[in-house]
Amino acid sequence: MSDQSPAAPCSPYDALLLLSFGGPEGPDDVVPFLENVTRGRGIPRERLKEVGQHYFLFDGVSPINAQNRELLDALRKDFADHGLDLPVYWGNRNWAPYLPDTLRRLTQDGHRRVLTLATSAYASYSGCRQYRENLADALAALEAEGLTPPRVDKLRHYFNHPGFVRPMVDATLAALAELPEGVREQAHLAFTTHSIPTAAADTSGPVAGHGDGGAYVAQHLDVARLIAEAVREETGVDHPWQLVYQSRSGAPHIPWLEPDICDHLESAHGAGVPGVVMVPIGFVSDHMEVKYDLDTEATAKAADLGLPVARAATVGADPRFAAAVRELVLERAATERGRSPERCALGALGPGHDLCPVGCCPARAPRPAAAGADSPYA
Ligand SMILES: CC1=C(CCC(=O)O)c2cc3nc(cc4[nH]c(cc5[nH]c(cc1n2)c(C)c5CCC(=O)O)c(CCC(=O)O)c4C)C(CCC(=O)O)=C3C
Ligand SMILES: [Fe+2]
Repeated sequence: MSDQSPAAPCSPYDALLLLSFGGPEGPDDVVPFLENVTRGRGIPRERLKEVGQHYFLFDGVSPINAQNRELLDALRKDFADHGLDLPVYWGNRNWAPYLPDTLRRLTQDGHRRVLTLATSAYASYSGCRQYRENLADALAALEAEGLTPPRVDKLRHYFNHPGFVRPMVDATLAALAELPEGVREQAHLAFTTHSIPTAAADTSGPVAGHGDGGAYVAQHLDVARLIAEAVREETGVDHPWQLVYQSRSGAPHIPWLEPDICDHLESAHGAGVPGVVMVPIGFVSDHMEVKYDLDTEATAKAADLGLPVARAATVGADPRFAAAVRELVLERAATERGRSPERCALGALGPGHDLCPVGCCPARAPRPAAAGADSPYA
């Protein structure tokens, strides 16, 4: 039997699960959503009140769910256009459709091997292991209900896949074009991502071979360099760039990755930089961290300074990203069938692991996590 039979190029997988953060869809959802996000995580009350205000500014609606629905449509269209018969389900960590409900439905629909696409492209506890913990919790809940849960795997980190990087190059070029003509050539690029505690960054991913900041910072630096180089090839201009951070929370005495984008804008302005393009490489869609922290807060800061800024779009539902997901699904499926498919990746780090190694992106208090070498469900 050949496993290249066109009938099942994604075998052994029989479903794809889009796993995301979730967000509120109206004013009454905001507080319960924030309670879900911060359960047992020691976020200061003041910070929660502040974050709640960010959502109320937008009538309590986070853009993230609509963006995930668009991504689902793009994935289903891409799969259909390429004859890939793989149903796509969607579940969230913090809001409906909740992951445990989606996994129950998957199980009841008869699926036995599920591959997960998380809406986070990089290593870190929040972006990877926490999703794996959510999967383990949901699988345990199904077992407690007397169901036999499917085996669940997770796609490798896709930060350096061309289908993720190329759309961000185009978005950076488009944002540069929005800056006034006299400013554009000398503009700096500020690549932004979510700040996390430095202790979490230092232990992110397989730490070996990375400097301070672990895999989390190394992966972002690789993407930033790739985009800056592609922009230079396109425009002939070598825009100075820096990786900066946003959306810090947590107690002030605990060190998080710095500098913050707002502080960076201030020092860039002080140093005579005439304009800045903010490129949120840390995020897959233009959700609230982008709409509030960059488009509202950082943009207001820049206006105060008199510093022209533009913000590049995230990948969102770009068809090239959907195609990249299909390629990653087929790659992983082939690997599971014992093949050695090509593993596409740009940059210096190369393609990441399929199975998170033991202890990867550790939590403060160890908990079961699915889809890793230390998974009780592997
Ligand atoms: C690395 C990372 C990503 C990127 C990877 C990924 O996408 O997964 C991300 C995404 C997101 N973070 C989001 C929202 C929030 N994150 C919070 C809190 C935190 N995030 C953290 C890290 C990350 N977060 C951390 C270390 C904390 C503090 C401790 C904790 O609680 O783990 C809080 C609590 C209040 C606050 O502290 O701000 C909220 C409301 C939304 C939804 C946006 C929307 O609604 O459109 C999204 C996509
Ligand atoms: Fe977050």
